[in-house]
Amino acid sequence: MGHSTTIWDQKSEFEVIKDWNNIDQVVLRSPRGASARVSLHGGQVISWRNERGEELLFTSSKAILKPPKAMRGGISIYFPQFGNCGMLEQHGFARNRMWSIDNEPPPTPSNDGNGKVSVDLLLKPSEDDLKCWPHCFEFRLRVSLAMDGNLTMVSRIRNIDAKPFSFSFAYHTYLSVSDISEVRIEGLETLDYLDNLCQRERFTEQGDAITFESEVDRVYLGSPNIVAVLDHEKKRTFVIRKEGLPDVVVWNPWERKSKTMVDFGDEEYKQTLCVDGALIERPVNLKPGEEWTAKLELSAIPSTYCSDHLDHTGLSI
Ligand SMILES: O=P(O)(O)OC[C@H]1O[C@H](O)[C@H](O)[C@@H](O)[C@@H]1O
Repeated sequence: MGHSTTIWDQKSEFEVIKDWNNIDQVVLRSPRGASARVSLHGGQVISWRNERGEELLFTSSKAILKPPKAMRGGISIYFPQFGNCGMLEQHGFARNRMWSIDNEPPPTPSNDGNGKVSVDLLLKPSEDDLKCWPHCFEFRLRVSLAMDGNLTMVSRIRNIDAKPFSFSFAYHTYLSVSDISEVRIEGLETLDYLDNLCQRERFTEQGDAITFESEVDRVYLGSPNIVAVLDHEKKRTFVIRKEGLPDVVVWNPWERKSKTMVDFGDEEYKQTLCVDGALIERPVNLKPGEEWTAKLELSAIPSTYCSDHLDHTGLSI
């Protein structure tokens, strides 16, 4: 995959390689063998592997790996707009822009340690961005891989403009699953949701864990900070912990929609489920000089372990 450069830093160590389009990708490796890969195109996490080398995120076999569009898979950033609720391109421009590596990130309170490896990326608006979204901001994204293989993403968005601005946000996360019909989500029962398949009409979830037998495209509102995605066949549970992200988008295109997407295989809806920590219903209003922070932590653990230890009510992050 082209030439590679190893960058050493006092607190983190990562490797930068070039992809097929000559775009830099950052590779993080935990001492026990887990790894993550982040593309500077979109600041998108494009791979997350556990200690055994198993890929935990889905990437479509038909993904288009060339800018300007975001690659179909991994974890992409929706900012400053969700969907087509605004004047900007679908899901905002952040996922389609080139980010840079921030080699001297400002110190942060929740700093690494405990064997974490991390990289800090930075996005600032280009002149063209300012024409369609006239707000000066600095978006810092820290992607970290912990000793135990957990993946954490922390976003810090600072208003460096003279006037306030509002935005929506999501970590659009394509989890890799064995078979969508074997999967269920716990933690969203009884919540209200906006149904993107019914003009964003508001409904209430009826109380059971969420399972899948047709297209789903919903924004669950005011969710707890921990949500679990259980994959029975793989006996694996993804635990999603989030801070500053009240909403959760759940999306599976199912059969008919899959066939309309050029960068998605007709049958691939069976192998993935998108569960996004998000902030959509009530956009953030950020005043000049203010900073907004949101954190997402993903872990993948054996289901047997999980059902013993998961406590939706008591667990805090
Ligand atoms: O195809 P994209 O622009 O990447 O969007 C993929 C999907 O993202 C979200 O989950 C939305 O709720 C869906 O309505 C949308 O289809």
